[in-house]
Amino acid sequence: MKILAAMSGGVDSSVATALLVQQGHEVVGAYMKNWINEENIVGHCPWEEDIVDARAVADQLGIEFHVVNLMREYRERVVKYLLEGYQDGITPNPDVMCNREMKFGVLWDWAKERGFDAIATGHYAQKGEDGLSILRGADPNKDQTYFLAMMKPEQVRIARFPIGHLLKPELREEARKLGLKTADKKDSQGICFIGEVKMEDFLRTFVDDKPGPIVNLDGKVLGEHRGLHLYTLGQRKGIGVASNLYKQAYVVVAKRHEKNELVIAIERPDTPLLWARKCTLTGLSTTGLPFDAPRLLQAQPRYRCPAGDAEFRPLGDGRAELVYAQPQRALTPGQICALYEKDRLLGGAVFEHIEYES
Ligand SMILES: Nc1ncnc2c1ncn2[C@@H]1O[C@H](COP(=O)(O)OP(=O)(O)OP(=O)(O)O)[C@@H](O)[C@H]1O
Repeated sequence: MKILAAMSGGVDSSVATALLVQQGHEVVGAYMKNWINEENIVGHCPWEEDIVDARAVADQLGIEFHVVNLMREYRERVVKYLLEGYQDGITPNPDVMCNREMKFGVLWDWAKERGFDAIATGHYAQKGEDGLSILRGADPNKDQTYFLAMMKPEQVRIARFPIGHLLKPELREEARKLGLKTADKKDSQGICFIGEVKMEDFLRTFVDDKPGPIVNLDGKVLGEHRGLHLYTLGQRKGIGVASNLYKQAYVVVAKRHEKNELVIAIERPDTPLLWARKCTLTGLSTTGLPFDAPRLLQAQPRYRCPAGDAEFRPLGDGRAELVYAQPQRALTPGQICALYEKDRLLGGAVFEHIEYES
């Protein structure tokens, strides 16, 4: 089998590539150049280092290596979605879109044209025995299936996740045993492909500040914000308003776009507007067979958050209603809701309207 290994220069994709070579596949490595900090406007971006590391690992493994330039496609498919989302007042998820549009989208097109049968990444995810479904990664701390929720069935079919059965410490151990250059490299953070750039710095470069009042639930002005797009529902750090109550912090509970107001409240188990059980989803996408009948499932509202039991009712046109068994904290319009049946990823959708409890 001829497999293209998507190599980011990190330890996970290094080990993924090494395992494929060990398994006897014909493997070629590729680094996707998606976003270059040409103007040096958004801080340090270690992409050059990443290419050097990815190439070094490919050399160690004795495989061919390519740098594939997909900067134009990245701007068109991911950066545009990201900036439009923020301008429309929702919270987009570029990491999820990267997987569907870039790694398993344009990079796969590139691979297909060159006769590859599959594309592999260093995601902590596993394939089901049928080869047509995605299961959570074996390491519960690292599981990355949330980011794969919007993948299409034909993308799932050609995807390979060679490290999904490993725990992170086992993976590091394997990398050391193989003497890979990236064995002790620290894990990447920040927006997918943009590098070690914080979302806030990125946004401040591309979206103008739009200051407005910070108010409490009674409408009293407590301070000034720099632009609603720079805050997320449920956020506690960096609001800039100190609570003088011991061990009680302010949390963002609403963004009122009409008035450009950021609403904050002291976080308690019953803080109004912070919790919701009912919502609608849009842009429903399934990783396998479409599901168009009401059903019970588990719905994960963000990365590193447990999936909650929910009733799912399709409304047609890619929309659905979701009713959680337990109230969920800070559900956010624009964010991705990953849908599971136990450990099996069914698909994903975008949070649309949320009925916050007052
Ligand atoms: N620029 C890139 N070029 C090629 N593949 C990439 C690139 N960025 C990410 N990937 C692929 O997507 C996977 C998941 O990306 P993510 O950014 O979440 O990295 P990660 O989990 O830190 O993994 P790694 O340690 O391999 O960087 C990577 O393991 C890699 O296979």
